[in-house]
Amino acid sequence: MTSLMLKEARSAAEHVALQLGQDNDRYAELGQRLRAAPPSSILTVARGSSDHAANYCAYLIMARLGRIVASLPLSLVTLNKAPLIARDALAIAISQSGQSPDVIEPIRYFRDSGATTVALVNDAASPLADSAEWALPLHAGAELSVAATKSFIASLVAAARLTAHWQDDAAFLAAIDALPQALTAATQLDWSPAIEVLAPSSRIMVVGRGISLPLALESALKFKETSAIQAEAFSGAEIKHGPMALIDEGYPLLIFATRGPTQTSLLKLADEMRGRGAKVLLAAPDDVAARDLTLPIAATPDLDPIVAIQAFYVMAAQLAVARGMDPDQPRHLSKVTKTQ
Ligand SMILES: N[C@@H]1[C@@H](O)[C@H](O)[C@@H](COP(=O)(O)O)O[C@@H]1O
Repeated sequence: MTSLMLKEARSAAEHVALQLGQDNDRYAELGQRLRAAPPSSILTVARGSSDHAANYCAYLIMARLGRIVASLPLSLVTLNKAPLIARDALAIAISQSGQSPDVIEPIRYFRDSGATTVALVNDAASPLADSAEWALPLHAGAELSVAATKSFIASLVAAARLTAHWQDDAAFLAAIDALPQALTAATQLDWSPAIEVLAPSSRIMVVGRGISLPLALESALKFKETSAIQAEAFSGAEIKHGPMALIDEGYPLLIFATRGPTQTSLLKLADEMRGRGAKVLLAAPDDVAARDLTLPIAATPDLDPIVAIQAFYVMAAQLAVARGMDPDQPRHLSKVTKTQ
């Protein structure tokens, strides 16, 4: 059976190519405005997979522009009605559907209070797109599987474009333009060793660090949503502050050791965890001999998470089927969830 999830995941490259051909002037204008009048505070507004994309967006902005970004607890606006000072702030919402009230309401609050508001949103006719000053469509096309795949990848790409234009960094923009090819290559990788380990498993820890933490968060959500595996995501540093006590013989651990400053610490962690008896699936680029799964690479390490999640999604869709589940219809879940 070819699930919609698998089909949609595999089509990400073509949608990313579509996105990259559009809205360049708007991204450039937004970047120019942010350079001319830097925001006093920056926050992200999102739920679910889109919140993991927001985590990546925040990391890029902090690492490349040195500006601190916080994830807004949405209830501060929707339930607490806190008197947040929004003047000169930059609020970035990310959403596939653009429908959830707790994503829309904070953007309306921030816009009414004088902030710059941006929505990276797939449904360009959604209430979220209408509410933000800068609605930048993801161009991922209709996504029907409950589990977000191509829209998540398109969100990461939009986040990278926002950052690159804000930095006015031609080299980073050129690296982003090479993503469609790298994504296509990523769909070809063989991650079947992960399916063998995880098909009979009921639990897993997923580990990343720094720019690869959003990958761990997103993968853990997919394990839960589509394969009903109890999955938790941790930073490679955080895991030592308690969660490690859970590790016993054969405990499955997926580690995303993408390139960059955090990679060495994750490779060391993989060794340590093997020593404690864990069943480690080390995902790393092909220059890492100890890897179990090959991570694809992009033109620059900051974009590696985008191609890494592409390889993961293909495996996750197949894993669900191997576990006898339909990844397109996870129990209790809907495509659009409206929370307050
Ligand atoms: N099951 C979906 C998730 O897959 C999605 O990530 C989340 C956020 O949705 P959106 O990106 O449309 O705001 O909503 C639902 O709960």
